[in-house]
Amino acid sequence: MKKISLLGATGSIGTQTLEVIASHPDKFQLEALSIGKNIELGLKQIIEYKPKLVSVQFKEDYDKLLKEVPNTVKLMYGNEGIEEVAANNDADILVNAVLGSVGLRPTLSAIRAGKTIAIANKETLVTAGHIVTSEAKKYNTQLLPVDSEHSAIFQCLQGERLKEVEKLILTASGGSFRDKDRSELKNVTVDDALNHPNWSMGAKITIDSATMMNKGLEVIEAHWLFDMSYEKIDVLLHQESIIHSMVEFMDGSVIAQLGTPDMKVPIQFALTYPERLQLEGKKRLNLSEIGKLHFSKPSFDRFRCLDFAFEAGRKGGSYPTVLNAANEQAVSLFLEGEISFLQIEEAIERTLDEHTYIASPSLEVIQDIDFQTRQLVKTLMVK
Ligand SMILES: NC(=O)C1=CN([C@@H]2O[C@H](COP(=O)(O)OP(=O)(O)OC[C@H]3O[C@@H](n4cnc5c(N)ncnc54)[C@H](OP(=O)(O)O)[C@@H]3O)[C@@H](O)[C@H]2O)C=CC1
Ligand SMILES: CC(=O)[C@@H](O)[C@H](O)COP(=O)(O)O
Ligand SMILES: [Mn+2]
Repeated sequence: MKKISLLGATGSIGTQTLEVIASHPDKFQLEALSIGKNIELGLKQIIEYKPKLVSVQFKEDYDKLLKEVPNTVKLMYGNEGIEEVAANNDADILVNAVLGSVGLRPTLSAIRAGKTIAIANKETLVTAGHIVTSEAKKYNTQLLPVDSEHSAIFQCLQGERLKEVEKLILTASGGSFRDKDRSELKNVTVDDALNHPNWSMGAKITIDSATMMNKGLEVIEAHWLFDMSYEKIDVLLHQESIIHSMVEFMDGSVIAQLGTPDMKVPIQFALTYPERLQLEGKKRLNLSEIGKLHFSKPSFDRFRCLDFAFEAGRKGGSYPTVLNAANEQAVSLFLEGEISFLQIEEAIERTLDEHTYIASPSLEVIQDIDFQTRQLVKTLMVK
């Protein structure tokens, strides 16, 4: 029986993780979960999955829930609560499906507690990849990718040698506006941007897909997860999201991982690795029905966020922290209707331009940069 703790249980990855857990009651047991503000769904999950430990984001919600949760549940809130769910319980594996750089501290706590981490929370790897990976090495903790592209690469690399890899090829759908040129992006709405062609996901990552910042974050995520230089990471537009990513080896051989777009596949693989289990649900891939797959090279002029991310990754140091925080803040302003779609990239570019490089930022410096960057984006972009 694998014991699991889950951060971000009420989100898109969180709810799918719970479905995977429920589909194999003989294999998985939920020990602890964290939720944000959605206490209505959180309460249903507590009743159905019976975790021993639960954390909510806010004290007011903790007060409300205290009266409702069974007395077998230890309830906590805030930073202390989420870190407890990540690290201080009997779970063998933490699924980190929380949104944003708020996932950094709990990830580090879990690493130091020796938990295996199934990581969906890419912002944590972008903002502090050097700290997360060096701590994982130090504590001999495994980071298992959940992000579909990184799970694909991880699957392609099974039994292979990293030194024989020539390129990681991350596929990108192009997002909600893949068929529009820049002039058509000026007046697009939040609803337009939230309409991803292939994946049903949380709001923030769906907007990131539309700006291609998602792929930019994934490039940095791949750099850290697979210890690969940026020169060896390519992005390929592939509108169907059937090939989830590929690895090219030094002899020219290319191994790809394919499947219908279904996040339960990488979630379950991270939970069962190195084994596989039956997965019911979405229709299986049928290439003869699909007939054709499409590929093209993304333009950095069209998808400027992809360019910003490669540049921030190559410069390294504090730049990825700024990139991530500026993006989180700008996307949040876009979703609130405060700025337009194209102003997301404007905010990121202006913030990166104003930043003074710090070579190897500590956790405290990263948290300070994260905070200052968000403030700067608000000052620059909201009149
Ligand atoms: N969705 C997908 O298919 C994929 C997602 N990912 C990555 O997985 C992560 C989660 O994405 P997704 O599931 O789409 O996001 P969602 O927005 O759907 O869910 C986010 C979860 O995090 C919780 N949360 C948000 N902010 C806070 C906070 N400040 N403190 C505590 N909890 C918080 C939310 O709680 P609540 O809702 O209760 O407020 C929710 O449980 C992201 O890093 C994303 O990039 C990667 C690949 C695919
Ligand atoms: C499901 C998943 O992993 C997302 O990150 C998805 O890849 C988004 O797709 P695009 O960023 O390619 O549009
Ligand atoms: Mn992805």
